[in-house]
Amino acid sequence: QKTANKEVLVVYLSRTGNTKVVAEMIHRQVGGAIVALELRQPYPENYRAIVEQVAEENRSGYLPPLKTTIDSMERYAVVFVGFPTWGMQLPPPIKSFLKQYDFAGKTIVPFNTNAGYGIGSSFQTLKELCPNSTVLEGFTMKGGVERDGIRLAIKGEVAQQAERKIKEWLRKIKVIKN
Ligand SMILES: Cc1cc2nc3c(=O)[nH]c(=O)nc-3n(C[C@H](O)[C@H](O)[C@H](O)COP(=O)(O)O)c2cc1C
Repeated sequence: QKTANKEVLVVYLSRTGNTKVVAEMIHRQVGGAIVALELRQPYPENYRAIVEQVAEENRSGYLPPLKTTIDSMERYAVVFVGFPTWGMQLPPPIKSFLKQYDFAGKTIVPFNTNAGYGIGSSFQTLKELCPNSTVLEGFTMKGGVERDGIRLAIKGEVAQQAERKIKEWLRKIKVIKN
């Protein structure tokens, strides 16, 4: 956890590293603290098994308990929240996170990677879970396609392009100046 911009927190969920790469790029630009969300009970390694489990959690509304805790959330004014699209929805652990803390009065900035099908309902659900926050325009890009064996896709040339797009977006939402 760095200290350059003490008011900013970058929180992310990542299984195959794509959202993690984006989180680290954002963090390099904005400073502050960066935290990976981990579950008390990790998801299965097997792709089909996790897809099935997440579908069931989405059906039942189950909120998986987090192992990660954020100490003194009060100190953060801006919270970047990153996640992959799972089943065209906001991943259950992100719902756990958003329900666990009070984000009233804070600025929330979503970011996402997906297999090419987009954000689904994830940004909308995030907004609904933070009714008393200012939610800024989010960032999304294509990441891996684990179904086809493509895990980390944001590397090399793709990563360089991602970094440019991220800077552009951060300038647009006025989080960075140049
Ligand atoms: C359980 C599960 C469900 C997924 N569902 C979708 C989906 O509905 N739409 C989509 O575009 N990608 C889907 N994906 C692919 C991920 O969103 C994509 O690979 C993303 O870049 C992974 O991010 P990560 O490397 O940070 O884990 C799914 C992946 C998993 C593991």
